[in-house]
Amino acid sequence: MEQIEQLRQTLRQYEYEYHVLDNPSVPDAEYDRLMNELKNIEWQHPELITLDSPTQRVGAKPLAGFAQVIHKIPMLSLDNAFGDDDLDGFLRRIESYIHVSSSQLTFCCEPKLDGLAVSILYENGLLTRAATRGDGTTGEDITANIRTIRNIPLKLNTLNPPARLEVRGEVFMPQVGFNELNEKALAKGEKTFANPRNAAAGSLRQLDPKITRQRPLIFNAYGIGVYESDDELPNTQFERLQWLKSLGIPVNDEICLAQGRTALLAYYTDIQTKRPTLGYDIDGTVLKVNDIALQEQLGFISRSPRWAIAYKFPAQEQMTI
Ligand SMILES: Cc1c[n+]2nc(N)[nH]c2nc1OC(C)C
Repeated sequence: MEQIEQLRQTLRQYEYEYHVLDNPSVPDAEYDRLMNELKNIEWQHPELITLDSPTQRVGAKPLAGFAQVIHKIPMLSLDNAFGDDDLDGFLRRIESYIHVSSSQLTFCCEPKLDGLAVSILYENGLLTRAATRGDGTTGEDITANIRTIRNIPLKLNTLNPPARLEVRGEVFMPQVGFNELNEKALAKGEKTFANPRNAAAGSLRQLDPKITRQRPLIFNAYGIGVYESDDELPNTQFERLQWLKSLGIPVNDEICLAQGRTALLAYYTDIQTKRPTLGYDIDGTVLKVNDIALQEQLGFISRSPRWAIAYKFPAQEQMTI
């Protein structure tokens, strides 16, 4: 591998350690030194610049508007449960539909991040396009802004990437970053955001990626949309998320498996207890039938899956700014 690609790979590894593992192996100064070295080489030889170079996170210039993206696979919303009886209704519907007792069913349980759902497309391992959920069928092309989010890899960490992989997940703003953003805005007499979700949405809908780049945004994947490859995907939700992690894509640490009603309720209670200490807003949990074949058998009810439910927390008294 020639020297410039070796330099890029080293920088990708350092970015991954810092932004995804939260565990850098070198001091920031060493990262900065190598990044400046790469920038100098690319400045002298612009013909060597590649789409996936770590220098290419910030878009060139502001957009005039957002292009539209049609989602090949609709990004649907979730049916909500607000109490144990709603959850029981969800479990009973599954039992009657696929004649399996819910006590035998394994669920992949995830925190429901309170941010903005996005779709990120990787073609032959390179990030080529990203879009908002929009109305579920049509979203906005926010590729330039998504590329500025440090924990989103510009290149998948694999020697044989799938031809096409659409990663779906949530972009959110941690509470500390949100408070700092609002303090700075107040000091400059600019408008403040009511909550981290609005701040994340506002930051992603910036026409100038240089502004988005300055915002403390984080991405966590929760699913896969379009997938084209000679290799099969794993056949459970949980294993698919582990596979995404192996590619360098960030996945939330609070995801785990639970079998049967009691374990589901225990997960819900556990996350509700942890909620004040997570450092980011969540508005509940998402409980998904883990086995993909069963998901496909269960399908969707109009706009939301029969196989998944968002079990929400009671509305929290909103902080007043
Ligand atoms: C809309 C949505 C939102 N969330 N959030 C998580 N964690 N998983 C998840 N899955 C979703 O939809 C799939 C069930 C298709």
